[in-house]
Amino acid sequence: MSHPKPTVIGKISYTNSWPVFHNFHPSRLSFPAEMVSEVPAILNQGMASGNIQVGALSSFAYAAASERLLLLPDLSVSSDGPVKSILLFSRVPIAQIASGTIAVTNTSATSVNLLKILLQKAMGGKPEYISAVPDLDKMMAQADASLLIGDNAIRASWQDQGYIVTDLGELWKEWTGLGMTFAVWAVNREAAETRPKAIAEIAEAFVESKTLGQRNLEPIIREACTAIGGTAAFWDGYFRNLSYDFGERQQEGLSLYFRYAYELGLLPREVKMEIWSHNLLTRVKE
Ligand SMILES: C=C(O[C@@H]1C=C(C(=O)O)C=C[C@H]1O)C(=O)O
Repeated sequence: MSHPKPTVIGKISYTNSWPVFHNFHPSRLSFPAEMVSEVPAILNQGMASGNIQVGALSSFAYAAASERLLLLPDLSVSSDGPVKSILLFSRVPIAQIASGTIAVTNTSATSVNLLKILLQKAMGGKPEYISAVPDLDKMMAQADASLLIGDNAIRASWQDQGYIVTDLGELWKEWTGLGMTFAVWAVNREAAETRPKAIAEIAEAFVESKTLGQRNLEPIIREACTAIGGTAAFWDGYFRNLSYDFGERQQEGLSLYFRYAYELGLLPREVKMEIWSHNLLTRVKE
């Protein structure tokens, strides 16, 4: 008898997604599965190519590959205002970088395009962007400003280097009045068709893990203190500030982001958000 290939599940290695992953154990699923923990850019490639069948990825990358992906319900990494880990470090205020050079972390997709949208649509700026490994000193040596995300941004925000720090979640909220969804959970359409039971079990396990994680943040906070540093109070505030839901509010902010991305030519087509459910597809209303 041939053994079914394990389902490959993508996990964002940054702390921001830990509350959803902490109580998610692939070994407890009733079918073979393996999890890869990577920065978003690597997960984005895996989901687009089909090497990873299900898991978290940049919301922008979902949009770019939405023809082969479906969203999983009730899961995201979102903020309704400041996010505290998507930060632009600059020598002059952001409004003055219109024609400068910005180094952007090569680990992101959503935030890099969010920056482009904010600069171009809200401020009329069109700087030159260079993709770089997330190292603030090296980035600032070759650019006027640098975009970091995740734990790299958090660590850099703890060092006082005299830079102006702009939180892109906060800027998006000020400009649009809406929240922003940075990561979503998605499933490969083919996998959803060929292994529906496995996908249903995974979708359920993620939501259950999220509920447990948010109910008891303590072990997650402790792990973050050990792995990244900082105080328990910081991590408590950080995790509580993020939303892991994907309700109407989150969908509204993300729809606008996708529309702007399309208008600026960052996305090749308009995105119809389709959410997987046990038997039928739910199309997010526009
Ligand atoms: C909140 C964050 O959201 C992240 C930002 C992403 C992106 O910019 O592509 C992708 C996944 C999220 O983990 C963060 O990394 O700080």
